[in-house]
Amino acid sequence: MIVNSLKKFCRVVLPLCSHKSLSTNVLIRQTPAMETHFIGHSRSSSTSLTHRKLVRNGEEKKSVIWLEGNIASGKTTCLEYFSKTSDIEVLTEPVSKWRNVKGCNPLGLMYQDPTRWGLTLQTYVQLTMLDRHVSPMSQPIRMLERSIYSAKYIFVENLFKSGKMPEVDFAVLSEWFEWIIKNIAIPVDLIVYLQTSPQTCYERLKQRCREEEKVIPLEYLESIHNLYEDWLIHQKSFEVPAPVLVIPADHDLKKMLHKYEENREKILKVHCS
Ligand SMILES: Nc1ncnc2c1ncn2[C@@H]1O[C@H](COP(=O)(O)OP(=O)(O)O)[C@@H](O)[C@H]1O
Ligand SMILES: O=c1ccn([C@H]2C[C@H](O)[C@@H](COP(=O)(O)O)O2)c(=O)[nH]1
Repeated sequence: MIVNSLKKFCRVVLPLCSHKSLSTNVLIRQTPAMETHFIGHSRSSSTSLTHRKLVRNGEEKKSVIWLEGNIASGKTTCLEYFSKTSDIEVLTEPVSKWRNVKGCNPLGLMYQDPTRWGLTLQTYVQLTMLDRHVSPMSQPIRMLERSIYSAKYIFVENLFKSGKMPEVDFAVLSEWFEWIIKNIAIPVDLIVYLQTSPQTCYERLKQRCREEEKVIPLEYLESIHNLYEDWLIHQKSFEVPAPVLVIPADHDLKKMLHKYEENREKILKVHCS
């Protein structure tokens, strides 16, 4: 019955979108260490729904950029900076929902007991991120904090690989995820990866002091970091659905704002290409 409802949903949503695949090959441009660089888009995926431009009613072309990075790497701060630009809409992660769904706090529960609550949190993350991905765009360019892909390839994977998610929970989440990406258009034109050291994130996490995250050890951030590096830098774990722009992000705030400005054209060029 759920599958039927989703199929019905797709019949409604999908006609709003058309997909355009890019015929790009893997391209890694070598640059000096710590410089911003592009990593080309690998089309190793089995799905034909990768790298697409959202075209509504055949009219205006819209572009979608995902901002990816470790916990407390500075994604929200970066989005805040770009939110001041006209023509860009910024969608942050729905963390407030993850902390409060009908009075319950799945994020907090997951950190307290990942084996019991990992599936609950990640099911809700998957739903709320999907809602973000298919929501109508109000501007020509959308910058989205993380994605349904990183929820699965980074966070679910981490829970499972670290032995904190039972095999059956992982199997159910994986089937849901595979069904979604096969049947629902998830637009993306560019992935911007804020590349930080786990140590930097650890310090920023402590400084931010989110109640639920007080239990996070450095090792957790190291695992998330390694999964991100394997996915977006080495491109050896999972499908990468768009080219990746890597921005080293260990610098202080002033230098980071400068770097965002330096990269503005590269990021926004995606809309003209
Ligand atoms: N370049 C930076 N240098 C130092 N602190 C930063 C920098 N960027 C962000 N912060 C701080 O680090 C914390 C986490 O940043 P945030 O943007 O919320 O990260 P994320 O959204 O990736 O979790 C916040 O307290 C923020 O003010
Ligand atoms: O799929 C997910 C996505 C995020 N989380 C956790 C990680 C953090 O504690 C918060 C929000 O992340 P930020 O990097 O601070 O935006 O949500 C998760 O557990 N699973």
